[in-house]
Amino acid sequence: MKRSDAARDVALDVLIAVEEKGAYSNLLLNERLNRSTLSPRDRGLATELVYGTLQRKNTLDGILNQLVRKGVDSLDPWVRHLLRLGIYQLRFLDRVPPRAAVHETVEIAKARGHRGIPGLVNGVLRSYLRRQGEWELPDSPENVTDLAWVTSHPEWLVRRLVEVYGLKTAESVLKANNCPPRLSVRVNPLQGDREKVARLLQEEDPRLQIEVSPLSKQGLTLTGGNPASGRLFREGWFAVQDESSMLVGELLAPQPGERVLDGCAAPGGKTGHLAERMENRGTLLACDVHPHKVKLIKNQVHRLGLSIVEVRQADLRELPEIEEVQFDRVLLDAPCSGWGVIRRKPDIKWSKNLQEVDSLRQLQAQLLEAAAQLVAPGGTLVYSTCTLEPQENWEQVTAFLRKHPHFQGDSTLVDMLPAPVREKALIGDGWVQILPHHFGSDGFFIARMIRENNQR
Ligand SMILES: C[S@@+](CC[C@H](N)C(=O)[O-])C[C@H]1O[C@@H](n2cnc3c(N)ncnc32)[C@H](O)[C@@H]1O
Repeated sequence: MKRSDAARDVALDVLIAVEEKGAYSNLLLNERLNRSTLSPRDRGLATELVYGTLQRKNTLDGILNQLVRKGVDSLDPWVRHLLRLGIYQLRFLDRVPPRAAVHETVEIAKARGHRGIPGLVNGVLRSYLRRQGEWELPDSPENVTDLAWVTSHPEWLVRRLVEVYGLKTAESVLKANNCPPRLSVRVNPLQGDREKVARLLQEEDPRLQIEVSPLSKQGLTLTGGNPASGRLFREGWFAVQDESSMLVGELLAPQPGERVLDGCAAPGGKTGHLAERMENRGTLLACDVHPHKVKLIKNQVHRLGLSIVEVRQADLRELPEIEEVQFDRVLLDAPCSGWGVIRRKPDIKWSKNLQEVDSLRQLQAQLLEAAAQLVAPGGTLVYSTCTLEPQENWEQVTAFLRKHPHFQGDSTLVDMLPAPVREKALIGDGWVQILPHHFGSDGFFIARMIRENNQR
């Protein structure tokens, strides 16, 4: 096997591109894996190394700063990433024997660096093995700094989560962020019911363990394989979607024959769900502002065999000027800070900051304003985000409702939620906040609002 095809080399290339060039870990890793000749086992290792090293960066750098004389920032970027990768395997990966982890890491250093580098890498990793007892992590961190160190998150994010949710809940959220994401799929009911699709998936890959989702009637969770490259996927029997994200479509509850708008639709995960719930009858306009993303929505609806979707490149804020007829239901799945999906995209926690929330909040308010104008009297507006930040979530919705008295938060939302969500999630007047540790799914905020029937 070529060196550049080995699992650790793929992982190192992705880590360098994420940190040094701002690449998205999930997109780049997929692309590299698709081009590689790695076995399924090595693909799994490369994936675990990328996500694990990104997730644990704080902890790894804390250790490396005590092992590298001038500190980790003094190193060439690729050497820094290689050492993080090495320490990650030694500290967090039971399935890689320490000798193999050191040997493989030094081999990469030999292949890529001048003579001093393999010696440095070897020395640092061996000295970690001798001193590893020095970095025991406290079981129950009592303050923000310890919590940031133990769970490897930036302190600003830990401080904010503790402020909003309290120390214990924040700890659960942060620990859940370090767990590998679970794969879940949404069954396409136009093709077959959940039992039938589960059976077909099992036939296609007997290694899969399949369970029904507690969050959605259309959801299945899968372990032990990835069917997204198989025949059933290509033929549109299901879509890959997180379980709490499926709740968004369930709470909008579009009906066959209605006129529905998905205002921020790309890549189209929820668009497909809405059209399926409408039994492919009625009209569904799916917009996104970015031209390159519009194609993703088209691909999705085409693969799922959905014909009622009009896909359009448009800025939602300009749509009220253009659309003459209002919609029965409008979904605004807004751009957000993404703190609920750190499990899937660990680079979020290192590349974003709290200032960004302010500009997102303003954009979301403008999008809500436009979405509201497009809702017909008596119609339904659902606002959702995949973040945990109140300014983007319930505070955003509260401010909107205060400004728009002809909209009401829908308190019947609670009756629409599955029992496990009612028991565990945070529920307000017409909204629900799911945290990542509640179900091991993405963190999601969903608010449902109704426009009064007889007014302007
Ligand atoms: C959270 S994502 C939507 C995810 C999508 N609903 C799904 O389930 O696959 C937010 C989307 O909003 C789009 N967006 C941002 N600003 C917009 C605007 N002014 N008008 C329309 N779409 C916008 C982004 O391009 C992004 O694709």
